[in-house]
Amino acid sequence: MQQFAAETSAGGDFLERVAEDGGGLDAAELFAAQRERRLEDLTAAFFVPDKGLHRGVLRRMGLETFCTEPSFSNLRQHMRDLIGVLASDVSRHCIVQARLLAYRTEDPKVGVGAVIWAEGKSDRCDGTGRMYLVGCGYNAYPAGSEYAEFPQMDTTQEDRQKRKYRYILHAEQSALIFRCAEIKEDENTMLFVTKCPCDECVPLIVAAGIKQVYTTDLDSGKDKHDISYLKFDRLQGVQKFVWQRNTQAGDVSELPKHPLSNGCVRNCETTAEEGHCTKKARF
Ligand SMILES: Nc1ccn([C@H]2C[C@H](O)[C@@H](COP(=O)(O)OP(=O)(O)OP(=O)(O)O)O2)c(=O)n1
Repeated sequence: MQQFAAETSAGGDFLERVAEDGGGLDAAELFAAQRERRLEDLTAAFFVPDKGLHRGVLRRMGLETFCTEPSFSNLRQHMRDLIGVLASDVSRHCIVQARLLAYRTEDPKVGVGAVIWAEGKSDRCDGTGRMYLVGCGYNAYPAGSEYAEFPQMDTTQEDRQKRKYRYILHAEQSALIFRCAEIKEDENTMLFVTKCPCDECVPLIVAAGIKQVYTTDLDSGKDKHDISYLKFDRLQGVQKFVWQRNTQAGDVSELPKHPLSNGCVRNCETTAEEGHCTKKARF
């Protein structure tokens, strides 16, 4: 995520204009200097440098479970990553939004967030320049469903009939179905999603007229039977920006086995029973 936030921001044409206006400054150097400055400011504002102090803050917030390892180190790394994303520019809000939306998931195992933005023809007065929000969503059961009304098991658990896959509305589907603005043929409409789009979502994304997709390679190329991720790699006609997690040194391979939907990790196995009882109340 950090990588594609940085790359997209570095490639933004406003930087080139600033560089030109500055009498032919180097856009890459300009970007690096700005990013470094922002990183310092944001780190000073949001990162607790002292670990003991950080643990104390978590305890006061009633979050003792985050104080033990590996949760504590993971939490600090997530915070550093998020600050890194925030320090980049153009796409940072969109990516952070998608990431935050993922925390609202109703899937007990994996949270996915999606947000759609479009680039209009003229500036708007809400501070977002030409960009305007088209829709957003996260993976969840149909709106209005009651606690435990639908199964929540994943592919690692038995009894195919009782698995979650056929009932959950995907983050991208939710963002597209409940969008608050139409997608226009002649505008650049961008989808930001925290997990590789699955084979059911890819045709919907194309049909809706999305022009750019920003995502990760998480599960890309996998066929898990209940859900598969084969089509996105082959997708043509849509610009793809993919954060390649697997090529990042010290990334996924070092994480403990079970990432939770809230961004933390769990080391123990989830039982089928647990999988059925974690539906959150809807507000
Ligand atoms: N682009 C995507 C991809 C997936 N999902 C949602 C639908 C399901 O709620 C969940 C499925 O994720 P996985 O494919 O990672 O399945 P599991 O993690 O549950 O299964 P496994 O144990 O096989 O990894 O993610 C989504 O909203 N948008």
